[in-house]
Amino acid sequence: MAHFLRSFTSAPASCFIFLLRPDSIYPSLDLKMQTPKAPPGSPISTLFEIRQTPHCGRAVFATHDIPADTVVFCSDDLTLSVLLREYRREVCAQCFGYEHGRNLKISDPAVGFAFCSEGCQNKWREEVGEIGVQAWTAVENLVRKRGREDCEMVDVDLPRPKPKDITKAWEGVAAQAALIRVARHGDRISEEVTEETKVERPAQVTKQHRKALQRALLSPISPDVMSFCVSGLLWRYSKPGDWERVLTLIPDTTPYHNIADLQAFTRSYLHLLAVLPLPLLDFVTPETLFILSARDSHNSFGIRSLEDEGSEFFGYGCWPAASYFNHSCAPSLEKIRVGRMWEFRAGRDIEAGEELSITYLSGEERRLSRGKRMIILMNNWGFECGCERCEVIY
Ligand SMILES: C[S@@+](CC[C@H](N)C(=O)[O-])C[C@H]1O[C@@H](n2cnc3c(N)ncnc32)[C@H](O)[C@@H]1O
Repeated sequence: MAHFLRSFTSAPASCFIFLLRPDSIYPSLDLKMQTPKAPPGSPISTLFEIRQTPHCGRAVFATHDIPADTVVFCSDDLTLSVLLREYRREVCAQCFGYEHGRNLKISDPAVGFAFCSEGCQNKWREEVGEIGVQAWTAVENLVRKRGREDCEMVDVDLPRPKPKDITKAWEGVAAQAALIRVARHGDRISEEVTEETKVERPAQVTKQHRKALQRALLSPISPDVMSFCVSGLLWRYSKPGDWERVLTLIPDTTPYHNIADLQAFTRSYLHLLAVLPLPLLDFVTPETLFILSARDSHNSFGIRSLEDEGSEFFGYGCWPAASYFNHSCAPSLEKIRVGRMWEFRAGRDIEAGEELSITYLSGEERRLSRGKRMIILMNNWGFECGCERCEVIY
């Protein structure tokens, strides 16, 4: 077990945080005070720790020698996920099981998902709760009414909206959103006022409010964007104490791919205000939806098929604890999806002090030249790769 002994001295000089040895020149200092508090939701293990780096934000470093094939961490903290509509019949909404493109045994048309077993269906219903089932049913009803013709194709060559464009777009729907809220909440207040309760006067729901709601329902829908939002909103609603886990993730201040993508979000905001169950409406705000996009952008993992180097892209999801591993074009860890969980395994022997890294590239992309990998990482993740393989140019 000697190789598992902690070796502070082998930590790279690039680290911002200098760990003190108990026998250092500061023996009287409380060591606990030197250890930064782990960010909420970050991965915790005796095998590694998280430290700040000069160029790649926070990163995970081995605190012991780790033999090849060791399971270093498992992340089962899925917060929000999107199962693309085209895969909804073939991929289990609970465990992401896939049977080579065959339709799954159990389909739940009310909520628009399919499951590989009754166990998965029950677990899914239990996890989303009653409000979750109502929310997915409301979205599914809207999508079914509108058909598929509104699912727009996005021109990938359009420029990325800047922060001022983003603010303007959200401000542009604020007035309509306020009218829709009155239309929805007004109904609720009217229902609550009875002879016995005599709470408040019902809000004045006028034709203008109802028209704003109808107009929202008639605008083009983006089912996958709505699913993204619903999944994040439900998570926020059902686990309010865990919101910090998302907030501590590295944000992208320009998370929308192009103006069409941004508009799909602002329209989906209005759609959701118009159809989601009332208990969720307080969470349906531009702030929450923007935070979800900003954190998703640089932190989500693709949910892919487990065969053929993941050639089928089912959707994506955000597992906060898994988001602390940086990318390397020669990673020290392998990440393997096991159902709804990610397993991180040492891909080779790792020495104490080495960074624990994964690859953000798909199978084929890993074999590309340095220049092509750099372009993909910049376009998809917004960073210039500073990994060792790129430094030595191969
Ligand atoms: C999933 S997060 C990884 C954790 C992140 N470093 C943090 O502080 O939360 C992805 C972000 O980390 C940074 N990053 C990850 N790998 C990198 C690399 N090889 N070179 C430069 N930056 C990297 C980029 O800012 C990227 O958008």
